[in-house]
Amino acid sequence: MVNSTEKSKQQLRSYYRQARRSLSNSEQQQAEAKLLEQLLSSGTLDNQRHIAVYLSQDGEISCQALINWCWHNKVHTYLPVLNPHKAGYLLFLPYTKETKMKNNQYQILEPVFDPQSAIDLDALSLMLMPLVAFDLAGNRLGMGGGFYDRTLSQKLAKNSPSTRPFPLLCGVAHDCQQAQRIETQSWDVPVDKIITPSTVINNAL
Ligand SMILES: Nc1nc2c(c(=O)[nH]1)N(C=O)[C@@H](CNc1ccc(C(=O)N[C@@H](CCC(=O)O)C(=O)O)cc1)CN2
Ligand SMILES: Nc1ncnc2c1ncn2[C@@H]1O[C@H](COP(=O)(O)OP(=O)(O)OP(=O)(O)O)[C@@H](O)[C@H]1O
Repeated sequence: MVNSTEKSKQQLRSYYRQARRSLSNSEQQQAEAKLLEQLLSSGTLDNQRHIAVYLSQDGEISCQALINWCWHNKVHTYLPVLNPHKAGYLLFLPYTKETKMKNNQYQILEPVFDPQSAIDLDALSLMLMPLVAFDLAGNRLGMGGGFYDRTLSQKLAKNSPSTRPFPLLCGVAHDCQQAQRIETQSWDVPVDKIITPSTVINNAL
């Protein structure tokens, strides 16, 4: 049975996914460049050595400018990979120019599965998380698979937000993905900040 929160979350998802898909190529390119500027000017990239990014799909704001910056500055980048041995969970695998890639079940490119090269969550210093929608209180809505929530809950949920060490969780989205209010549920892992091309929301957890 779908309760009212689930139903309204589905409606929000469909609305904000459509909104981000409607952006033009030039709006997307400007957003990608401004996202990198915001990450730099907010200090979010200071001293970061191991960053989880994603390859954009479905109108998501692109991390490509950030990825290029990381590679130029010798910062290690990682991509989420659906864990074939643990349904619903992600692993984070290194992403370089040489990484062999394949499409996952959602037609998103990911590194070819190799559990041995997966980085431990604690070793990531920053994780960029693609948002479908967010609100000014710093609540986020994802694609609805619970992949990030489940994966992060393995290590982070037990620690209080103020004591959890790594990674810094940073949701990223287009400005048009800002919603009035996103309801949170018990399993939602809060992000530390949300960055858009024109806003930085620091979550006072
Ligand atoms: N770029 C990117 N990579 C990511 C995520 C993401 O949100 N964005 N993920 C974040 O979790 C994970 C993949 N999760 C996803 C969850 C749902 C759908 C999706 O498109 N669902 C379709 C149904 C597709 C189908 O069942 O075949 C839909 O809801 O319309 C895609 C990715 C890992 N990689
Ligand atoms: N820690 C967890 N353990 C088990 N199930 C979970 C956990 N976290 C989330 N889920 C399940 O995942 C489903 C989707 O959760 P939710 O709607 O919060 O997704 P989301 O936040 O949009 O996705 P994501 O975390 O991938 O960005 C829910 O049905 C929820 O029960």
